[in-house]
This record gives sequence, C-alpha cells and structure tokens, in this order.
Amino acid sequence: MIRIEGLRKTFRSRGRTVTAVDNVDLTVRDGEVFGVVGRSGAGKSTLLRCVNLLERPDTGTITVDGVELSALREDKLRTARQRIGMVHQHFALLSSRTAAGNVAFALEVMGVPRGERATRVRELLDLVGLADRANSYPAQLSGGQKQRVGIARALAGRPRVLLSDEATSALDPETTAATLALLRELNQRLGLTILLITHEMDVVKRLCDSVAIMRDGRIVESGPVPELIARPDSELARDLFPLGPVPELPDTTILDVTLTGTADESFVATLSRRYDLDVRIIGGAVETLAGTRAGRLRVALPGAAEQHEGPLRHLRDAGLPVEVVR
Ligand SMILES: Nc1ncnc2c1ncn2[C@@H]1O[C@H](COP(=O)(O)OP(=O)(O)OP(=O)(O)O)[C@@H](O)[C@H]1O
Repeated sequence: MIRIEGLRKTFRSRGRTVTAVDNVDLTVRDGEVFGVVGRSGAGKSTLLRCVNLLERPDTGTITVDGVELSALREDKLRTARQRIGMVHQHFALLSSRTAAGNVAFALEVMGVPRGERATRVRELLDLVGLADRANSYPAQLSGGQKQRVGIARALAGRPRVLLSDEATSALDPETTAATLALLRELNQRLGLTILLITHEMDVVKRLCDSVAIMRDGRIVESGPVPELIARPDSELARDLFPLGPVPELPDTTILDVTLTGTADESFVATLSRRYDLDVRIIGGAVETLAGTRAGRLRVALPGAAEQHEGPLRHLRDAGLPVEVVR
C-alpha cells in the first residue's frame, strides 16, 4: 500500500547540513497498522511528512496505493493527497469552527458539493462516536474528543491510508487507550492502512502489526511485531519489555529469555526438572499481544555459564531467544 524506496531528506540549518532521513526503504502492506518508533530527533516526523510530500525528499520514491506521488506535479498531488488522511499530535483544529464545522471545512476544500456536506459530516462524526458533540467548539471539547474530530476530518476524503503523527502523545492514558481502540476499529471496519509514528511503546503493544525502529535517520530493525521480538538481540523486544539493570549475583548465570506466541512458557519448570537446576525468576515483563503471550523473563541459574550448555541448547531448540547477560 505504501512503498518508500531510497528516501533521503536533508535540511540546511545554520550553515550545517542535517540528514533527517538517510536512505530509508519501507513497505507498509495493505490493511496493516505500521508503527515507526524512535527517540526524539530520529527522523520519524520527517519520514511521515515525506509520505504525503508535505516535505519533498532529496532523493527516493514514494508510492501510495499504486501512485508514485514523488513523480506528481503539485496540482495532481493535491488530488492524490485527499486519499491520504493525516492526524496530528495537537489536533490542528480551527478554534472558530464547531466540530461539525471543522469536518465540513475539509469537505469544502476537497470540493464536495454543499448539499452533500451535512450528511457526510454526520456520517463522519458518527464514525468516531462524536455525533452528540457536533455543535461544540474545540474549547468545549476534551483532548480525546478533539482528537476524534481530527480523525473524522482525516477521513473526509475516504482515504485508504491514514498517517498519524503522535496522535495520542498529548492524551492521558485512559483517553489514549480509547483513541487507540478507535484507530484499530477504523483499521478493521474500513480496511484502512495506518502508518503512525510514536515514541510510546504502549501504542506498539496495543495497535501495531509491524514496526520499524529509527535511529539517526536510518531504520535499524523492521518487520511484523511477532517476528521481530522472536529474533535474538531484538531491540524491539528490549524496548517493549524492559527488564531494568542486571543485578550483581555472585557465582550465577543470568539469562534473558524472550517468550513469543509459539514458545514453551513453562521452560522454568522444564529446566529445573530435566537438569536438576534451581532456576530462579529475577525479573519479567509478560503480556498478551494480539491474543498471544509475549514478553521477556530474566532467570538466574547457579554457577558459571560454561556449565549450562545443555540448558542453553534446550532453550534455543525450543524456539526461545536467549541472551546470556552475565
Ligand atoms: N525544517 C527543518 N529544518 C532543519 N532541521 C530540521 C527540520 N525538520 C527536522 N529537522 C532536523 O531533522 C532531524 C530529524 O527531525 P524529526 O523531527 O524528523 O525527528 P523525530 O524523530 O520526529 O523527533 P521528534 O519526535 O522530536 O519530532 C532533527 O535533527 C531535526 O532537528
């Protein structure tokens, strides 16, 4: 649905050249929710703004729904952009217009005839569960309600793709959860492909099918979430399930074991029985993601790592990525 190839974007700032996006390739499949995560300054916003050509890339191509946007002239691009909705962190609503007025404005700009607008506005506000606040002004709405108006407006052009720029980072945890549930519902009901950027791991846990981790303008890890966390040394697994500092335990081997959907969750009992080992759990973060159990457990085995070739082989053979951390 979205194909980004060889994307590079630099900025000139105070006589210096900053490479915000550095040779990025990315494919977002039809109907998936794809999250780009990374620290502040990693290049996430620039990447997102290049997808609808709000920023013109220096090099590279952007193809959305079969149309190479990067090859279009400005007039054609304006039309193509209508099929790509965008949701902003700070909502970007017109304060002088009601919720209905904000959505109607988007329809007006798109050239939807006046006679059709009122019905479409009602449909769109209904879709985001805000039909009863149509006549409220942004100042009379909560953050979550404002974001719903932003989402309704983003859907005005019946887009196949929604871009979300930190849509929930200005919201409290409860409102965040409700907004993420709405985005998931729209993804499923409308078959909407969503490309979002976030620095919140909760967004990844609740919403994303696939993820790319960005650092210094580059993508360092990318793929479907279950596949990524099943890889040994997965940065995503570490970010999703942080285990904190490794404790000092003399004469002990400490292992970080990643649990993925298919892996044997009862490995602690299996190791204890089969190798007559006193296996202790000293840390853990395990949750249900997309209906399957996933997480990491930190366990301590008595003695040095060289003594534990058998247990380590057992874990790897059982499909459990394991890292000897001490
Ligand atoms: N218009 C601009 N002019 C100059 N430099 C810019 C511009 N936009 C972004 N940059 C620089 O490009 C780099 C990437 O910025 P970008 O905003 O894309 O990162 P980000 O991962 O979205 O971070 P944040 O979450 O803080 O917005 C940063 O070094 C930033 O200072």
